[in-house]
Amino acid sequence: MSSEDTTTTEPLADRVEAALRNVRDPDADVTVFEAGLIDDVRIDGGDVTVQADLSEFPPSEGQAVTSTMMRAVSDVEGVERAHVEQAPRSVDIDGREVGVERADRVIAVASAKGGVGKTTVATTLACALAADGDDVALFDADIHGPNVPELLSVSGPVQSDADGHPVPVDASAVDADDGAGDLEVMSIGLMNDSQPLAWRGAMAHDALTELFEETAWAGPDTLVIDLPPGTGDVALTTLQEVRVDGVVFVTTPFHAAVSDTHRSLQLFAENEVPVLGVVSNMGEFVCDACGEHHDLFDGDDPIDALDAPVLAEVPFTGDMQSPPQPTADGVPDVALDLGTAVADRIAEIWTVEVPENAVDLRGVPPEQRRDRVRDAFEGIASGERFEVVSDRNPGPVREFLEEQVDDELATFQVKRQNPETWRCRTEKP
Ligand SMILES: Nc1ncnc2c1ncn2[C@@H]1O[C@H](COP(=O)(O)OP(=O)(O)OP(=O)(O)O)[C@@H](O)[C@H]1O
Repeated sequence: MSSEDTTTTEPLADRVEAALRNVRDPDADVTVFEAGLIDDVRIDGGDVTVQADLSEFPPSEGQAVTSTMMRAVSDVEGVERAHVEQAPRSVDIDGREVGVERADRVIAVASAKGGVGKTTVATTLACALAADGDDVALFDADIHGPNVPELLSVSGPVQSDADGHPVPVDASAVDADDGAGDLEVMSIGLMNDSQPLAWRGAMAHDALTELFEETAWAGPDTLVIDLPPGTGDVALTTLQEVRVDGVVFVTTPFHAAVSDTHRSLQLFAENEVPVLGVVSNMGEFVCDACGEHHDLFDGDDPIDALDAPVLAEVPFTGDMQSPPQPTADGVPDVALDLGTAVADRIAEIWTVEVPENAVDLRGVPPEQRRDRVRDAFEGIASGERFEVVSDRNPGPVREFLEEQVDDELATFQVKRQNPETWRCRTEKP
């Protein structure tokens, strides 16, 4: 039996190779083999995977070569499924920094429901931020459906550094514009070629925690995490393990999706993750022929009712279905605008401007806080505004001030600007 298997496999391998020898490199008039583009051809029954290095081509040309190879291999008798993968690039594995906290800022991309375009948005956002000059790490935490490698056309195997830490795969553009940053990707999907993993509870928790702690990054400015849909184990584990600076929510402007989004937003806010805003995806379709915008959902836009800024309204467009690249022309303009909106929101939430005359209690030892507040309050006239910026909830300040004036404060507003900063404002009676 085994000799029969071998004879069946060998001719198929030969036939696949012969088919690929008919595909030519569009830049040099030689076959893809002679051009050195084919790294490996793997055959598993009727499944054929071609590993090719097309990274030197602009995206559209690389896509065209991929399609030609797919067609050539699919037409071979005996081939049931053909795949073309980007061959892994060699990455510098020395001098890396281990753990997600090495990133200067961490942005999670979440959705309440599956299929609303969360991974598409996370991937194009990562590319847009890199195109704008950030060194970006993209972490695919969607362990039940890790689609990021496929969307970026990158593949494993994941290498290890000298200490055995997994090293992400390089997805930087070879023809990056001046000033574009790098893009690295880590995903369970790079480690396991099999179909989506049916992991549950503890296993998902352990695998993800290990990857968060152990991955050796090249020192990214921004880490983008693609969460699985919903608020299950993986989302909660991520919030426990990672200091997330802000979450971007993706939803379609459909009533049911938006009301689920409302509940998920509350969960993030309760877990002290600042909500950067919402991406409204696939709400309209722009007709290629007439250029007109057509709404895909009837009635009022339910996203208006969410208490969160709308960061971008992304139409249903073929541009969002092409593999993005971390270059200015590698992502649609709407994604570049989203990158800017996200960066602006992070700055707004995390940059604390202390108003003139406000009392800044951040970092002040507890025993000195009351004196600071009392001195500043005594120093202002009746009717003047009094403000405090603090690294603790300044609720008790109200009682303290009311004791000072032996009167009730008509207004006392507290706002939590970010997980580390509260502001309160009142008027001296
Ligand atoms: N703005 C868009 N225009 C056109 N197609 C889109 C757009 N956004 C997403 N899509 C397509 O919708 C499908 C689902 O997108 P995606 O995989 O990003 O969703 P998801 O929310 O991450 O799903 P899940 O979490 O369930 O895997 C994909 O085929 C993607 O190409």
